[in-house]
Amino acid sequence: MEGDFMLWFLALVRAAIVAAAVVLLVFLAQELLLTHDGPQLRAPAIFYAVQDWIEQTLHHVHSKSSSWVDQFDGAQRRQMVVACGASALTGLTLAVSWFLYTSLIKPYMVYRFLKKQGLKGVAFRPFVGQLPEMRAYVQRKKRDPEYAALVFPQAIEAEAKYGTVYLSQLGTNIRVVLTDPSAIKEVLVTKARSFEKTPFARRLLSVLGNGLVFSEGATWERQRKMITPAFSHSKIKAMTDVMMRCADEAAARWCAKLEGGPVELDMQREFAKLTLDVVGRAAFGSGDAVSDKVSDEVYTGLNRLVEDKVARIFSGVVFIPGYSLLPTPDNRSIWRRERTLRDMGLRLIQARRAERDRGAGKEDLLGLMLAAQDDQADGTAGKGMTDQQLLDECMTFLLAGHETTAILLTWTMYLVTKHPEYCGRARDEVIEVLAGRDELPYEELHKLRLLQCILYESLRLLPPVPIISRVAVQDTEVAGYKLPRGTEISMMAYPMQTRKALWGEDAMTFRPERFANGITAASKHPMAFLPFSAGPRNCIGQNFALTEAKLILVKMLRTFSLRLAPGYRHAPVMYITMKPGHGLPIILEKLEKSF
Ligand code: HEM
Repeated sequence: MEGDFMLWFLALVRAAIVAAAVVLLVFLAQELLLTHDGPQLRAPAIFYAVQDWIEQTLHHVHSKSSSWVDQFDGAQRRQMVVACGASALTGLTLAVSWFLYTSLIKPYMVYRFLKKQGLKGVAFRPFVGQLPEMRAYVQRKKRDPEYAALVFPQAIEAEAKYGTVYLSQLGTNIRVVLTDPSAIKEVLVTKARSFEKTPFARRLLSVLGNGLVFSEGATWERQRKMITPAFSHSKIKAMTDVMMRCADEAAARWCAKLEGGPVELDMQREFAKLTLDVVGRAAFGSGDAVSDKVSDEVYTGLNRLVEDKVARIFSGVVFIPGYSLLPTPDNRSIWRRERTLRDMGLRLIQARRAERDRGAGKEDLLGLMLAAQDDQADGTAGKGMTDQQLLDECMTFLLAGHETTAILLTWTMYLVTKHPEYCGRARDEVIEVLAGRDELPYEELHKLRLLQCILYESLRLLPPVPIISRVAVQDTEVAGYKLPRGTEISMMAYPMQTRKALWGEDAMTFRPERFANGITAASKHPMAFLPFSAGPRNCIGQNFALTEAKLILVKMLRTFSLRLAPGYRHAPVMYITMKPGHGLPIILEKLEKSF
């Protein structure tokens, strides 16, 4: 019996070795032949399958017992060791081939294929690409305040050199960079089905799991359809009370600090707390203001998490396949932070589930999602949401919903205090539209035309999400170039939103009036303004964000005089979102007469 087992075992190992070698050779031959004259570069499914297998094995290896080995004698064990050694060698060969393929051969083939079509861009550099330049760029930004004040100087230089569609390489990632509105429209709108979110972005923001930002295909369609009603005009109107209450409470907190005269506050941090409070109460129905402790936890936790992840890009380790699964100190610290944030989401869900069980359900975003889950449990409405999906969506809305809006408010506050004449004019407009009333109804928010233009101009000059990435999931064509499946695309809003050819000679100047006749009339191309992306995967929360920003700014303008503190250092930094590198110190003073 044991002898039979050994024979089978050895035969299996040999067959595996031969099969692996054949698959490897056939696959490489196919790759080399097919990519020679067409965009048929095929994704290396076998390598991804091996990667999945290795990852799963790593996860389960601890639970395996080796006691069954004891039943074999010395000779059999030696044979097994040889067989295992051969398997390990095959495994190692496969792993090395897979590493070389994904990190060197495939990037080079994609690069060569694109370059052959006449696409300009940086020269190919194995493994590192432009990482050394990126590191030098970050160091220079730290040393040189004038350089630090520039937004994406390297992208502006690259555009001047290579045009609005060009090749770039970060680590092992070959990317086609687009700053041309027509090409961007192809990716986001007309050929949206040929593209998905990149695995790179997914890994950077893994705390969001498979929520709406990162889900794909049928799951995304179902989630988007289910969540869209929570962002209708009537639902946002219903949320304005909560938004105003949060703004009032924050203003009262700031007023309490002003008893002894003007006070300098870091408004970047204050806005982050305030927007977290809004999304917590408006979308998730938490009854009370988010406590200082919780908002500090989220603010610091999220910032550190993103900083750690971005640091791994510059160190290059993020490009080592499988690295993120190893229990290194940096990975463990990232896992800990992600767990803390997700635990917070879980607490929120549990509290609301308990409320629902008591029959006190609410009709906000979380209420909608919980109802969908109940439907699933009843089996009455097809597929609903699993616990995991629910948590992923909560993390998505908590984080996507507060961080971006806080940055919009921060940059807008910077711009209006840098251009105080606009601060004064916006205040006059608020006073005029309020006309002595205590509150501005939702229906009249559109009357704040200058404030709306100021918000758009802020999103144009300092977009909170300045880069949108995609990967081609089928062979396709963009801007006349054939893109093989697997090609990554980076769409950069800033160079396009500040290009003279699209926005006129004053493209770099803060001039909100350019939006007086709406977004499309402000530039020469309808896609030249991209702060909320476009097409089916555009930002679902844009009206929520703009309504919230207006209400908060109204409160601030009618209560405080605002000045940029002399210590402010303008240094936009890119940590997935683009925000001030040294906070936003603003001097707040209570207006003699508040309106
Ligand atoms: C000024 C504020 C905001 C900006 C600049 C912004 C920007 C964006 C951008 C550029 C995208 C597209 C990302 C991509 O395609 O890769 C996006 C998607 C998304 N945003 Fe926002 N966002 C803001 C506020 C919000 C708010 C307040 C919420 C929720 C309460 C939200 C939830 C989402 C979600 C769920 C998606 C994914 C939509 C999908 O793929 O179907 N965002 N946002």
